[in-house]
Amino acid sequence: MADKTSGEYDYDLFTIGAGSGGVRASRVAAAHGAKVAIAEEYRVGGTCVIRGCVPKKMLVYGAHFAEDLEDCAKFGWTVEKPQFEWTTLRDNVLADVDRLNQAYTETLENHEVTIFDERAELTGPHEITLASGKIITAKHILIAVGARPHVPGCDGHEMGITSNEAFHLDAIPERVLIAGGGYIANEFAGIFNEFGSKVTIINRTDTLLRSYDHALRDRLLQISMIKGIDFRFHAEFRGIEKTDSGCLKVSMTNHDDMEVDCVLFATGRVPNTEGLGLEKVGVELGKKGEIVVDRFSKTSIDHIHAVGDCTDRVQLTPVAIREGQAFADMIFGKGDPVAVDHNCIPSAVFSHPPIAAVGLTESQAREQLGSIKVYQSDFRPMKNVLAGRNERSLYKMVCEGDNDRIVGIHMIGPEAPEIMQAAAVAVKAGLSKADFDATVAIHPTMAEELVLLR
Ligand SMILES: Cc1cc2nc3c(=O)[nH]c(=O)nc-3n(C[C@H](O)[C@H](O)[C@H](O)COP(=O)(O)OP(=O)(O)OC[C@H]3O[C@@H](n4cnc5c(N)ncnc54)[C@H](O)[C@@H]3O)c2cc1C
Ligand SMILES: NC(=O)c1ccc[n+]([C@@H]2O[C@H](COP(=O)([O-])OP(=O)(O)OC[C@H]3O[C@@H](n4cnc5c(N)ncnc54)[C@H](O)[C@@H]3O)[C@@H](O)[C@H]2O)c1
Repeated sequence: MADKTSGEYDYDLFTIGAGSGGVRASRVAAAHGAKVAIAEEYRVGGTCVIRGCVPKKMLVYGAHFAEDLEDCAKFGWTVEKPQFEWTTLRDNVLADVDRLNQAYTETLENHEVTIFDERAELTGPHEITLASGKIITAKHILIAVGARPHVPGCDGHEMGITSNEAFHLDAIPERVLIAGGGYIANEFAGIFNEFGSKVTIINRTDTLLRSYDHALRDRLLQISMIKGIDFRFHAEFRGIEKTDSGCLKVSMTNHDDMEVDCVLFATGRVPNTEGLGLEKVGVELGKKGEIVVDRFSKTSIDHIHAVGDCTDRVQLTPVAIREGQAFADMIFGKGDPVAVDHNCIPSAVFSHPPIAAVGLTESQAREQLGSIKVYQSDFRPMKNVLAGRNERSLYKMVCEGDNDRIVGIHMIGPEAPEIMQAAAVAVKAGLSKADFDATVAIHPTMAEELVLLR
């Protein structure tokens, strides 16, 4: 379908939300010849670019210098009194976010996508009303509104911050309490800890990063504790109070109260679907407010689709982008509809050190396949040996028992996400342990452990 709308509607496609999924879908639909408009209530680029993956990764890089500066002496370098200035890093990161925001805006403009810098809501099956009161009609509507941090409703919760605010802090807090045991909690724990904060993670269960293999989770916990991060498990938030000295006193179940300077909630993200008019036009929502879609991202209404975090399938940028691309190709391009394959999606946690994984964990494989074989390498990277850093990496390969087909790879150690991206291709392609064994190692690397597993 390449015809611009005939006049029955203002646009062929109206996208609500200019984040990872919405921008890709809108740009591709426009490239296919559709007349497209997009509304964004905050900043074009969405979570990933403005206050997620990208600025977070820059902080991770900035944080890691703390260890490199510690280790460099063993490599012959003398650095007199290294000083860290948070505001320099913060402002440089935010300046790069501005650059990317501009680049994303230009990409849309270059594809003649009309941008409305305001909130949009559905007011009819084909009708969108903007915050300014302007009414727009569209043949197809794409909901790509993402998710927002979930904050537990305890007393004083408004005194805490979320990842949204973490990028804008005036200063690095001396003592930080992070609630949650998932991606954001572990990534920001690493960041703050490397910048010198005293970090405590409190989690309502005793499991961190529950979707990852237990061996990696245990290793991250052990290394994090050695680095000085404290953990309190089975701790549910009761409340936050401000003390006379201006600190935050946090109370929780099963543990003593704690005084800190900052509380960061990293307790999951909820779909941004309230007040969007979805129920009024008959779009079905799930229990968490997520938009229910089929495998082609179609909602319960034929001409309304939804992609990305607001569907609560897999909350990752590359997934939102794929879903946006598949939608645009299906509705406005040529050829058969393509459903995004949500199996075997590689992922990473940018903790210190990072974790990366693809496929089934050992326990999932055992449960689903019965007979499995597990190969493991537990080693100290060469750089850590010379630096005198007692931090070991762990690589694990999980294979189907009878044919050695690899069903999962799990890694914790320096550069694990970089190595995993290539290894994930092999797992997705259904290769076996024998294929890895047949591949000659690149020596000396950490990645060579993957082809030398016993
Ligand atoms: C701190 C943090 C770190 C992350 N790190 C990673 C990572 O390393 N790797 C990774 O793959 N993923 C990461 N993620 C997840 C990733 O950011 C999301 O999965 C991804 O951005 C989802 O894209 P999306 O298009 O669904 O939504 P978003 O990118 O959130 O875009 C939705 C947009 O819609 C706008 N919007 C909402 N409602 C309306 C409305 N009514 N009208 C107009 N506009 C509206 C919002 O302002 C937002 O800009 C991270 C997330 C966070 C919070
Ligand atoms: N590296 C990455 O790819 C990356 C980084 C950050 C975020 N993300 C995405 O963003 C999503 C959100 O990140 P997140 O860390 O907030 O979520 P998460 O789902 O990873 O972890 C949420 C944590 O909060 C806890 N929790 C939930 N509700 C709670 C409550 N009421 N009280 C106390 N604890 C509670 C959970 O037990 C869990 O430990 C992730 O699921 C991920 O998809 C990805």
